[in-house]
Amino acid sequence: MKSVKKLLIYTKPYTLFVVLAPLLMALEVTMDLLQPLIMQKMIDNGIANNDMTYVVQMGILMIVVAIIGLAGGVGCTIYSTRASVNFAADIRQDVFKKIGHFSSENRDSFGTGKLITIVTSDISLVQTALMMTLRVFVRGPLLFIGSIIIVFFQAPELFPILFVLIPILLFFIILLSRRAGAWFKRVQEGMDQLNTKLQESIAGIRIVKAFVRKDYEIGLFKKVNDSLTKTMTTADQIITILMPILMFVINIGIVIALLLGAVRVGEGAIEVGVILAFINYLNIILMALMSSSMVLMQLIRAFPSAERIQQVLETKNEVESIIDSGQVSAIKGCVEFKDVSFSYSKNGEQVLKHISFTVSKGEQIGIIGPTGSGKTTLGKLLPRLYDVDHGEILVDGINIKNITLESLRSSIGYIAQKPILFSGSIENNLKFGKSSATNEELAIASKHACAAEFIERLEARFDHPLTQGATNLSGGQKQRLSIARAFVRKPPILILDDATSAVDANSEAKILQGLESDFDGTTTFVIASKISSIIHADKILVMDDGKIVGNGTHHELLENCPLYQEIYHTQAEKGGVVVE
Ligand SMILES: Nc1ncnc2c1ncn2[C@@H]1O[C@H](COP(=O)(O)OP(=O)(O)OP(=O)(O)O)[C@@H](O)[C@H]1O
Repeated sequence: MKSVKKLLIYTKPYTLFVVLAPLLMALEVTMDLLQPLIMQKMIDNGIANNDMTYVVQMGILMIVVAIIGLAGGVGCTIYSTRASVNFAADIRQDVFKKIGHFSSENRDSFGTGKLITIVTSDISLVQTALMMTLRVFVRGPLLFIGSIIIVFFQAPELFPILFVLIPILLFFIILLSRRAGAWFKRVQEGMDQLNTKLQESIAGIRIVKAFVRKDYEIGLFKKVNDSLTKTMTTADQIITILMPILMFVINIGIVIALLLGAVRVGEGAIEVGVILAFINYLNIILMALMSSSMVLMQLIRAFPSAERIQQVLETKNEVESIIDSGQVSAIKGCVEFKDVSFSYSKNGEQVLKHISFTVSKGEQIGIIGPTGSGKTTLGKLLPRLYDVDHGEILVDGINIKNITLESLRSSIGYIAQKPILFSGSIENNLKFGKSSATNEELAIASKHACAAEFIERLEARFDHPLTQGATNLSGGQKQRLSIARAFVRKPPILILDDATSAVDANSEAKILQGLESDFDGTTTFVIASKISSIIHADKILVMDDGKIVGNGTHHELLENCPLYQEIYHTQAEKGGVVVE
C-alpha cells in the first residue's frame, strides 16, 4: 500500500486529467441512473394511462440523458488514458535511469530477468490499474450506492431483498480477491524466471546449438513456462469464478423480486413498473459490483508490482558518488592499492586479500595468475564497479571515493574480458566514450587497435552496421573494436582485461607495441593469461588465490617467483611463449 502511495506522486503532473476523468465518469453514472427512473415513469404514468404525449416526452428525455452520458464516458476514457499512459512512461524513464546508475552489486542482486519484468510487465500492470481506477472505480461505487438509494425511495417494498443479497455478494468479492492477491505475486515471480531463462537461452543460443543441447534447453524452458502457466491459470480462475457467482446470486434476487412483486401487485400494493425498475437496478448493482471487483483485482495485481518498482527506485547505490567539490583537477594516472581486501558478498569469502602496490604515471603493469586468482576483480575495483571492503585505492594520491564517479570513470579506459558492442554503426560504437571524436581520431585509434585493417575492407567502412551484440563480427574483430573504443578517449589510465585473447599473436604484439609507443603517458594495466602479453611490462604482479605472490619485472620474477616460473615453463613447453 505504501509503495502504491509513493508511486502516485507520478500522477502529479497529470492532476487535471486525474480529476477530470472521474468527474466525467460521475456525469455518465448519474445519467445511467436516471434512465430506469424515467422508464418507470414512462410505463406507470404514460403507457398505463395511454398518454402518448407523455411517452414521447419521456422518450426524448431518455435520448438526451443518453447523449450526456455518452459525452461523459468518452471524456473520461480520453483523460484516464492520458493520465495513466503518461504516468507509466514517467515511471519507466525513472526506473531505467535508476538501473543505469546501479552498481554491479545492485545489478547482480536483482538479476536481469527481474529488471526486465519490472520495466515491462510490472509498470504495465500499474498503468492498467490506474486507468481502470479512474474509469471504473468511481463508476462502480457510484452506481452501486445510487441504485440502493433509488430502490429505497422508489421500491421500499422490495428493498429488504437487497439487505440479504448485498452481504452475500460482498462476502464472495472479499474472499476471492484476497486469494487472488497472493497468486498474482507468484505470477510476477514466475515472469522473472521466464525472462531470465529466455534471456539466457537467446544470448547463449550458439553454445546451445554447438553442444547439441537444444532439447535440454527447450525442456528447461518448458518447466519454467509450465510452472508460470499453472500459476496464471489458478490466479485467473480465482478472478473469473467471481463473475458467475455474482451473477447467480443476483439471478436468485430477481426470482425473489418477481415472486414477491407478483404477490404485491395482486394485492394492489405496487405497480408493475416498480418491479421492472427494481430488476433494472439489480442489474445495475450487479454490473457495478462486477466492474468494481475487476478493478479491485487489477489493484490487487498491481500492489506487488508497485512494490517491486519501488524496490528499484529506492535501491541505495552500493557505490555512492560524492558531490563534485571541484577540488580534483585532471587525473594524471598514478595509482596505489593500499592493503585492499574485497569480497563479492557481505561476509563471503575474500576474493582479494591485502593487496598493496603502486604504479607511477605512464607505467605499464602486467597482471598474471591462474584462473580465478582475482585479476579481473582487481581491475574492476579501480573504476569503482565495486567498492573495496577494506583498505583504499588512491589515484594521484586521492582516495577514489573522494573523486566523483564521473571524473574517475571518464579518466579510465576499461576494456572488458568480453567485448560488449551496441547495435548501430562502427562509428557510433567508437564514439561511445567520446562523442566529439573526429574522423581522424577514430582512424588513429582503429589503427593502434589493429582494427583499421578489417574496417578498411568493409564496404561501408566506419558506417558498417553492427547487429545486436555485434554478432556479424568475429571474436577478434569485436575485441579490436572494443580496444579502439577505449583508445579513442585517450584516457590517462587504461585497463585491458584479457582484451587480446581472441586476437592473433602478430596483431597482439602490434597492439602492445602501439600501447608503449603511442600511449607512453598512459598508465596501463594489462591483465593477461599469456606471459607474451605482459613480458615487456614495467612491472608484473603475479596473483594467486587473491594475493600478490610476485611483483617485479619479467627477469626478476623468473629468478624469484616460483609461480611465475611455473607459468613461464608451462607456456614455453606448449610453444606459446615467448618473444623476449
Ligand atoms: N560477480 C561475481 N560474484 C561473485 N563471485 C565472483 C564474481 N565475479 C567473480 N567472482 C569470483 O571471484 C573470484 C575471482 O574472479 P576473477 O574473475 O577476478 O578471477 P580472474 O583471475 O580474473 O580469473 P580468469 O583468469 O579466469 O578471468 C573467483 O573465485 C570468482 O568465482
